[in-house]
Amino acid sequence: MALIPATILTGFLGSGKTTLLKRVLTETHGQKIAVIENEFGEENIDNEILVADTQEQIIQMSNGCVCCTIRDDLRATLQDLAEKRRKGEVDFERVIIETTGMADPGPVAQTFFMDDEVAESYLLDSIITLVDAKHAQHQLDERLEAQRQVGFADQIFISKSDLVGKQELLDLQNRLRAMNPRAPQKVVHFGEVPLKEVLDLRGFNLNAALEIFPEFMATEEHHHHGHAHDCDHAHAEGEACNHHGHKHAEDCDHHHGKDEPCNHHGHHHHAHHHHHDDDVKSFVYRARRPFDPAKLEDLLGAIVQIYGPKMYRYKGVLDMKGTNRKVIFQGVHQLMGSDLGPEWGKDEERESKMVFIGVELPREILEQGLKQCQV
Ligand SMILES: Nc1nc2c(ncn2[C@@H]2O[C@H](COP(=O)(O)OP(=O)(O)OP(=O)(O)O)[C@@H](O)[C@H]2O)c(=O)[nH]1
Repeated sequence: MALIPATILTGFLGSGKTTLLKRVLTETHGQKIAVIENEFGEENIDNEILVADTQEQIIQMSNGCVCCTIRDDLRATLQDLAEKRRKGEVDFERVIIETTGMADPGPVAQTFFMDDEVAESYLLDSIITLVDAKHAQHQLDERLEAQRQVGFADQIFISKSDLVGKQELLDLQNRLRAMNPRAPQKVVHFGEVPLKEVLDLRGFNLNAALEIFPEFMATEEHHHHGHAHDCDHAHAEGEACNHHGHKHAEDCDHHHGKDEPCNHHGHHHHAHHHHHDDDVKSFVYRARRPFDPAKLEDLLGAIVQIYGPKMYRYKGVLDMKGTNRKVIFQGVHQLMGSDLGPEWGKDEERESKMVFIGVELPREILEQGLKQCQV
């Protein structure tokens, strides 16, 4: 059975996720879309199908936790849906997950890698991040979640541009581009965007991203007169799931390192941290010599073990020794996986490209290590 494409819709509180989603659902597209709502603070935990009589099935997932447990709930929900679909009890072609505005999208995305059953049924198509033109600057200054949402994005939609001046919008766009150069940006007025720009983006297709942003390759780390900040945000950092490619979620014991406050209830405000600096950075690594698979696996395994919490997203198209096919590798935090892609073209230069996005990335270690993994 073909994999079910899944789209993660994220964005800070009030950024227009629901507005966009409503537009998408009311457009006459003839597609059956299951929507999973992860609403914060709702009472009933059951996954209820709220709308079964239209083309969409809306499943409300409500749990108070925006970080770790969402994964369990989400995993259960996704499994349940896939199972019912197999049995013919529900009918849908794709899934959209709307996360709460407070959520770090990392754990949500990780669900698609870490659980065998989920990975067997679903394909994470893309992460779409809504950014509120009016409030984003402030949110990005104050909230690491907001930064993470931008860092994770495969596509950025900017809402509420009608509420700001031209220059304000430009400044925001530049800031977002510096944080996440690979994500295309689009200004969207009250969620008005063609469906084809929302679904089937295949956000993990690195080549596409690179083609859209040729200047991307020249992007170095973006320093904004940085000062190291001290915010140890529990959720990516605290997660103890050191799965690199191994999908077993059970041993996640939700560590919250150091004195980190547990963010499970979404009330952990970071207002005292004034980030005048964006922590999310990225860099690209290219290689002309093929990689030795075993060496590369060892290296990346070791690196994500240590730096995984800071590595929001990484992906690459690799030339690997022993195969004529491209190896598509991708990961979120400690979880990574790879698949065989299409064959390298006859005249195509076999160049591996990798993008790493995160905070305080161990760039030099990666660059040196990667060099040693080439044959
Ligand atoms: N002016 C303006 N308002 C917008 C735009 N898009 C959305 N809004 C409004 O912004 C408010 C919040 O939008 P929602 O779609 O509820 O935002 P959300 O991201 O789902 O919010 P949470 O669920 O709280 O995280 C609503 O009042 C929308 O009507 C836009 O392009 N321009």
